[in-house]
Amino acid sequence: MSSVPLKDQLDIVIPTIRDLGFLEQWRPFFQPYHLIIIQDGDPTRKISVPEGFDYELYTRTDIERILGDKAWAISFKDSACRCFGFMVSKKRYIYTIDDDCFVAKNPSGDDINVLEQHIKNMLSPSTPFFFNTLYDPYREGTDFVRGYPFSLRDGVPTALSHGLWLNIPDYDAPTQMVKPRERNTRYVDCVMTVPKNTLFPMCGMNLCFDRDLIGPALYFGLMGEGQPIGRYDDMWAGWCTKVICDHLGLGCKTGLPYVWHSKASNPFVNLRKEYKGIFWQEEMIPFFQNLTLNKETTDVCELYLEMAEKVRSGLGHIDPYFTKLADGMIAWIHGWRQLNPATKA
Ligand SMILES: O=c1ccn([C@@H]2O[C@H](COP(=O)(O)OP(=O)(O)O[C@H]3O[C@@H](CO)[C@H](O)[C@H]3O)[C@@H](O)[C@H]2O)c(=O)[nH]1
Ligand SMILES: [Mn+2]
Repeated sequence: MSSVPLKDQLDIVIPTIRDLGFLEQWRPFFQPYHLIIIQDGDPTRKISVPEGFDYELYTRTDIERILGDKAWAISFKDSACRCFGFMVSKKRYIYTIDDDCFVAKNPSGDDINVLEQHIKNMLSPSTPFFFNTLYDPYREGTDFVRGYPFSLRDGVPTALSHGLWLNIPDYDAPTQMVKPRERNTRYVDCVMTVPKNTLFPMCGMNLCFDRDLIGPALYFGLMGEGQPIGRYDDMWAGWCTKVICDHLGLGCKTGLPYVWHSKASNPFVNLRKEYKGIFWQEEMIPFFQNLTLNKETTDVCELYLEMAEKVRSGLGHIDPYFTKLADGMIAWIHGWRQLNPATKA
């Protein structure tokens, strides 16, 4: 991390359809940071933001004004709209959180500073090429275990840090329906690198990433109004991101920190959003597992555009949605480059 103070290197992106009173609980940890609020739904609605926070707020009207003919690629009436915040930020790091996620406590009863842990995760290397059975080898009080190749102990740069949730777990609708009262009470004191060539179900509720390393891959797809699926926004972004991270030799970590997820969304509404995705993902996953990208390419935007064409040819047979999604991926990159000209270079 450069000599620039951390608070000036990280933006917090919040998608919302609610007043942001939840920030009161986060004030000790979030107040020093700049917030990017993506107000979804009715742009004329006034949402309240507690005093004392430094923020910029974008409504659908703003997204359309800024992106023009590319605005359609940003979802409407779905938490996927958050990725517009990733695009407009000028900072190196992004932390994104849902407005029904609160400060969790660790087993000692201390409040968890999610930003402190995510930045620790981001600033220490990842180990995607060889699994360390004592988990994060760079953590105080642990190390690489016997048999771990010394040639791999430098690790690789970390592109993404995926946090977890106590209380309401991020279950899909079918699981939620059969286990309506299940709560996650298990605090696992661990951070792991997701091994190379292994996909994982990335949840957008408590997520940090390095915009410079992987930002253009964090498109949350076409969800919400007018789209045949929902609640696969973060999953899509996670699969694309992991394939590109594997291609570039970058790491994705999961585990600490925890947030307290307070609200279970309606499983019946969720099922309606998810059900096509539940079938389609049985083809999407093998597609990503077998996806290879041009070995000569190292630019994330270029890799993402190549991926878009492979989505069109490799998934278009499932449903016309994937052809539209491929176009959305391209529009996203054009929007990214419009707002981040340095990336084009
Ligand atoms: O139309 C909408 C609905 C919601 N939001 C904002 O998005 C987040 C998440 O909303 P919520 O907590 O109500 O829904 P969850 O089911 O818990 O969301 C999680 O599941 C996945 C859905 O894709 C996703 O990974 C998680 O977000 C809140 O901040 C809402 O205010 C919205 O912007 N637009
Ligand atoms: Mn929620």
